[in-house]
Amino acid sequence: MRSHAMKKADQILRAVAAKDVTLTLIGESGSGKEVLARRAHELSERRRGPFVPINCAAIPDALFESELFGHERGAFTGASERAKGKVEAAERGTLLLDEIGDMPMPMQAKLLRFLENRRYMRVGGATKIEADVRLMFATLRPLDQEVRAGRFRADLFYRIQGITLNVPALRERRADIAPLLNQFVAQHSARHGVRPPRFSRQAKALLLRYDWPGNVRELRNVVETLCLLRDGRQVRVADLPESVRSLAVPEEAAAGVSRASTSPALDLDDGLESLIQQIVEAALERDGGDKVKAAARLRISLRTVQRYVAAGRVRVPSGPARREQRAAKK
Ligand SMILES: Nc1ncnc2c1ncn2[C@@H]1O[C@H](COP(=O)(O)OP(=O)(O)OP(=O)(O)O)[C@@H](O)[C@H]1O
Repeated sequence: MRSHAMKKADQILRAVAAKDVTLTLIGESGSGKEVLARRAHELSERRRGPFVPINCAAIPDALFESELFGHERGAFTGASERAKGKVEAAERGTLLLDEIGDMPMPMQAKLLRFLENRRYMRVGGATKIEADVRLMFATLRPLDQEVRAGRFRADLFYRIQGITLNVPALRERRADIAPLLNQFVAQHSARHGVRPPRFSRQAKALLLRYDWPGNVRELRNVVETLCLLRDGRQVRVADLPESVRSLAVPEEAAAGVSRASTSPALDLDDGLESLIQQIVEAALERDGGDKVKAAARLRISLRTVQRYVAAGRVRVPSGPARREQRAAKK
């Protein structure tokens, strides 16, 4: 990561990863807490064991204990087989309790008991099982705040207090947006077998300026959609999600830029070359991919259209190529 904030977070992570201290990661949703927890696991001796994340906000209260500690056959209606819990699944590895602030109070008491002697019983079981597992926690809000609000047990809070790592929101470390954008473009294009899109200057500027309330997850999803929709073509402002575009309007207005007379599909800032590409592409789309017709419509030579297509600067919708072949022979 390029930002100072993430470099600092990484330094702390490297210093503590190998020690068996409890790590708590605080940060907004999608900011990368799980990614960092996994990294800490990979940097520790426990990397040979499993890394098991569990989202406390997604488990119904009644199933929590069984999810964490497992259950014996017949422990409750529907428990037809013995089942392992996440603690057991993470044996010799790391268990990440994500959104720990949402763990129901009665479960917090059971977790505290487990942390005190590292032993647990499966639901419906009679024997204590010893666990060898490193625990990490992730939370959206600082846990001392949750304690003050009466949603989190103070004794559990003091028990799990180890090293706390604040994971900054993406808008607080804008230097990371561009490298993440490039990384996701490469990843998603390869994964979906499409050509990586190029970004118009103005579209890129908006992506760098946007606040990303959904953080890295939102950026990743937006880039994936753009890769699929543009398939090697240029990403213009008009292609960006409404949220990204609308956020930019007040700033542009403040800067004295009037968009009123500008078609949203045109990025004037990108200069003539970009406009020509957009026009050639629009003509090809209108003419069903027929380069001869598109050239005639634009009153430019067929060779010019072909040059743009061959260089991958515009995309041709699948369509007839025969007329073009005939024209080329003349
Ligand atoms: N540094 C990074 N490099 C690449 N991808 C990242 C990075 N940080 C986060 N991501 C991606 O962003 C998405 C969200 O990350 P992650 O699940 O770690 O966030 P989180 O803070 O744990 O979110 P939540 O609180 O909602 O569980 C994931 O798809 C992850 O792969």
